[in-house]
Amino acid sequence: MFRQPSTLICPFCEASAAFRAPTLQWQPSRSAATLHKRRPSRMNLSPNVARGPPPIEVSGKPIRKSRNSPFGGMNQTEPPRPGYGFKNPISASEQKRAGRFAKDKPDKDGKEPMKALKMQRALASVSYEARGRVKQSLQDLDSFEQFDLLPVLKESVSTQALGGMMDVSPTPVQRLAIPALLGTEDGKRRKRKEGIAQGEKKEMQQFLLAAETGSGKTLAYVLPILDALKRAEKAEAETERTLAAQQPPQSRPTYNRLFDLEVEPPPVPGLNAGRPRAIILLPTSELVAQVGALLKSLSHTIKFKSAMLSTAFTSTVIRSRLFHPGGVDVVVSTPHLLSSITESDPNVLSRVTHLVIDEADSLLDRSFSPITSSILDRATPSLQQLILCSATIPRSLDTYLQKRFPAVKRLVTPNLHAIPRRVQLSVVDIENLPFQGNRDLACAQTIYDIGKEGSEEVEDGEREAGKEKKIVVFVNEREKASELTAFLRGKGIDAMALSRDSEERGQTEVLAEFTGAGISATARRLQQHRLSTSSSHSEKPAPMTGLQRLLAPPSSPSTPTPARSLPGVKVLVTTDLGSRGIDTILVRHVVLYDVPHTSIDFIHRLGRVGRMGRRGRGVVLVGKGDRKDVFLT
Ligand SMILES: Nc1ncnc2c1ncn2[C@@H]1O[C@H](COP(=O)(O)OP(=O)(O)OP(=O)(O)O)[C@@H](O)[C@H]1O
Repeated sequence: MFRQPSTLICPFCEASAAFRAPTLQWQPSRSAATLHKRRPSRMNLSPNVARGPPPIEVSGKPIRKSRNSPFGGMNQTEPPRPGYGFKNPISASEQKRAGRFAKDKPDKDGKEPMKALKMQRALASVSYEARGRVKQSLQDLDSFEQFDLLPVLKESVSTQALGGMMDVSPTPVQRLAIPALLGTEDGKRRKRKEGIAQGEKKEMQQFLLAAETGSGKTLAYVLPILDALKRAEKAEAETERTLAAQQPPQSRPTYNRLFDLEVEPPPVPGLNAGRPRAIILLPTSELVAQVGALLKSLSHTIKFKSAMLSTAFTSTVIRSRLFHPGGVDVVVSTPHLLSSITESDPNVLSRVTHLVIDEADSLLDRSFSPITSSILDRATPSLQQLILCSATIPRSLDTYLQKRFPAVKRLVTPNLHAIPRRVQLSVVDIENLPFQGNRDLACAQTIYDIGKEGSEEVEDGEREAGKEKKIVVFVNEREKASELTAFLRGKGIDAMALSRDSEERGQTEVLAEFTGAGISATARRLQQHRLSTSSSHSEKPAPMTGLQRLLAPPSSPSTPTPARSLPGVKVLVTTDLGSRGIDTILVRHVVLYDVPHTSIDFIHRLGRVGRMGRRGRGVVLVGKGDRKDVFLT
C-alpha cells in the first residue's frame, strides 16, 4: 500500500533540501527549483536564520562580534582581522592571504574566486573549532541542575512540567535558551541586583528561539521568565523591608499595652490586578489552553498567578481572571483578545517586563502583525525581554527581524527546519487502483491499514491508554474537515473534526484526547458515549469483508450503521488550526489528505508526530494535480 520512494524531492522550495529523515533525503530538482521561483518569496524558509545582527560600529570601527554562541563563527563573509578572537594573533603571511580573499581580488589567472569557495576559506580559518567548543559546552549541559534557576523551579520541571518524568535532561533548545535568557551563558552568575525592584529601566533584550517542532521550546522560555519574576518579587519585598526599616520611629505604631499584637496593614486591594509582569501571545485558543495548563501546573509549586484568556471563555471569566484582586503575574492570550482588552484598559500593559510572541512566524505575518505590533509597542516602555519563538523562520520573518529588531539574539538549533528524526514519510498515489483518484477512499483505506497494523509499539516504558491508535488527518480547507469526518464515520471510523467551524467550547476537549491533557468530565462522557457506539459497531457481525465494503457507497441516513468498523482507532480531522504548536504527544500517525500549500505548513503538520524524539509516521496522499512528479523520481 505505502510506496516508499527511493528519493523524495521537496515539492515546495530549494530551502527544504535541508530536510532529513532516516528514510528519505530531500533533494532539490530542476522542477522544484522552477516551482520555487514561481511561489511568493514570503512562503520560503529562510536559509539565514542564525545570522547575527549587523556589526555595531564605534568611531567607525566594528566592535568584535560575540563568538560565545554555537553559531558565533558561522555566516561570516570576511576573514578575521589580525588578532580577531584568537589567543595567538595570525602571522603576517596569513594576514596577507586573508586580506587578499577579503578584498575579493582575482586569482593569478584573472578569474574571480567562486563565492562558495570564498565562504569556505573564511569559515575554515576560524569557526569550526569555536563551534565545536560551543557544541561541547551544550553537551556538557545535561541536567536542569546546571542552570542558574531558583531551586523550586528546578524541582518543578520534573514534578510539575513533565508529569513526574524521571531522569529528565534539557533539550538542545533549552540548553541554548535557558542560560541566554537568564543572562548566564558565559558561565557566570548574574548580578544579584535586580533592576525591576530598583525601578530601573533596563535595556530591552531581544531573543529569537528557533528550534524544530516538539523540541520543548515552551519550557525553554517559561522557566527563565518565571525565574526572573520570582527574583524580582523577592527583591521588591527586600526593598520594601529596607524602606520600612529606614522610616523614622515615630511613624511606626506605638503600643500602650504590652500584649497588643502588631497587625500587618492589609494589602492595597487590587494593586496589581490586571497588570501582569509577563505576557505570552499565541495564535489560537487551543494553544492558550495548552500553555496555560503548563503554567497552572507550575504555579502550584512556584507560587505565582497566571491567567489564560481566550474566546473559549466568557467575558465574565476573562475579567475575573485578569482583574483578580490578588493580582496576576503571567497572562497567556491571543493577540486579538488582549488587544481589545487593552483598548479599554491600557494599564494592562503598564508593568510588563517579559513578552513572548510564540509561533512568531504566524503572529508577525501580514494578518496578525498589526495587532501583535500594537501590543508590543504599548508594552515596550517597561519591557526587559522580548522573546520570539518559532519552529519555522520564513524569509519574510527573517527580513522583518533584520529591519525591526536588528539586535535580536538568535538562538537556533542545528536541526531547525528538519523533519523530526524518527519520522518515516510515505506517499500514497491516489490515482492508482483501487482509488482511481478518490482521495476520500484513499484516506479511509490508509486509516484502515494503519489500524490493522500490529499494535502500537510502547516506547521508553510509556503505556498508551488502551493502546488506542490516534491518527491526525490534515486537510487544507475547513469545509473539507467536516465533510471528510462524515465520510470516515460512514466507513466505521471513529473520526472527529477540529476546525474553526467546530464548536469553540468543545475544541479543547476533543484535542485533549490526542494530547493526553487532563480530560474534563464532559469529555469523559463524550468519550464513553463514543466508545459505547464503537463497541456496538464492533459487536455487529460484519456482513462483508475486504476492500469491497470500503468501496461500498456510504450508508444512507436511514441505516446509519456502517458496513465496517475500526475499533481502537481514533481520528482527528483538522486544518492548519491543529498543526501549530499542539502537543499531540499520543499521536503516532499523521495523514496529509491534501498536499500542504507551503513547506512551512508541511513542517508543522508533520511536526505533530515524532515529538521529543518519539517514533512517528507521515503519509501524504498525492493525486494528479499534486505535483506527484516532484515526489517520485
Ligand atoms: N527536557 C524535556 N524532556 C522531556 N520532555 C520534554 C522536555 N521539555 C519539554 N518536554 C515535552 O516535550 C513536548 C513538546 O514540548 P513543546 O510543546 O514545548 O514543543 P515545541 O518545541 O514548542 O513544539 P512546536 O514547535 O510544535 O510548538 C511536551 O510534551 C513537553 O512536556
